[in-house]
Amino acid sequence: MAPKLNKLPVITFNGETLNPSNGAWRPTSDAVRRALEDYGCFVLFTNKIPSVLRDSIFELSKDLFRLPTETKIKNTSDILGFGYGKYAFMPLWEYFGIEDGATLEATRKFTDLLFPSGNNAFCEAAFEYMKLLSEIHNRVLRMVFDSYGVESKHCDQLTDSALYLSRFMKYRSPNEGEGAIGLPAHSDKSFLAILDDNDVKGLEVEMRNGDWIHHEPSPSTFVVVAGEPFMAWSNGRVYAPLHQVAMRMREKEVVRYSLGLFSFMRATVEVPDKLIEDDENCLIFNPFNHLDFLKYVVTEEGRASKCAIKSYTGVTSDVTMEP
Ligand SMILES: O=C(O)CCC(=O)C(=O)O
Ligand SMILES: [Fe+2]
Repeated sequence: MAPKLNKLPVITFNGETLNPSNGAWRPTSDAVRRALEDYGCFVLFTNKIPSVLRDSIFELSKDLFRLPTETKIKNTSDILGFGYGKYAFMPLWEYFGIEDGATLEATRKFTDLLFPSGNNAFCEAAFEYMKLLSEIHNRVLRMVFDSYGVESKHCDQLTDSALYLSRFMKYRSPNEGEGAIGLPAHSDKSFLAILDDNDVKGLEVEMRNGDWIHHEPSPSTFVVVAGEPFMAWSNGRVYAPLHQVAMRMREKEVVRYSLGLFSFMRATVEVPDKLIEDDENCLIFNPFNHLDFLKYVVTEEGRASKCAIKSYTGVTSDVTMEP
């Protein structure tokens, strides 16, 4: 395979770039929009998440994975990927999801379920961290809306309806004879995801030209990834990249922990008029209900589809998203 020389775009969020009335807002918004169109993701560098909080949530979340299996499986959900998961066909990967994980109530309910004798430190750190990620998430969307010239009230409508899933993930290194893939290649079914890891390599992203970028983690950076519903909202402009996690270092002691905040919209997702007003851009995705789309994804047809959102709500099935 060719060497991976390409790098993901890096965008800085700080007090200036995050302030819509600062001159830095507009160029940053355009950079975010372009990164999501060209790569479907970018590396976000920010000081908005205190490193002490980040270190402590990574440390505290290890407690989850040390719990006995009978406790872990208590975290159930009707939605695939939201509860607890460990599968024979993905033996390196394990995860816990918290539905509505950017709220204190849901984080406390999850904590009480898994740590009946209490784990306030986990609960508080998880809530605080995920809440900050949700604020970053909303800023990213606001930037994209702004950059496209779509009124911010439309952004608020969508983000006010967002259901955030927080997910705690662990990848062990492969044993003799096991493959390196921890999480197979997929495009996200969330609208947008913000990912973080314990600075252990593993996330790999496919570019539009088919080359794969191996993301180099570093402290204070996050990876922002667009999902298929975001692509549909943008009428195919935003790219929803295939990505995977591979544990290519075979040292036994290497464990990768990652944290993610994934958004799902309760409000109808529809292409804004602004994005279809010129004749060149006819509507290629019908309005849809994101949570119903998640149900479709696990049907036989949804599983078999190469691009679930296209077969779910594409205006024609022969729509191509290639550049
Ligand atoms: O663990 C990671 O860094 C990526 C996880 C991911 O892609 C997902 O959960 O959809
Ligand atoms: Fe993903």
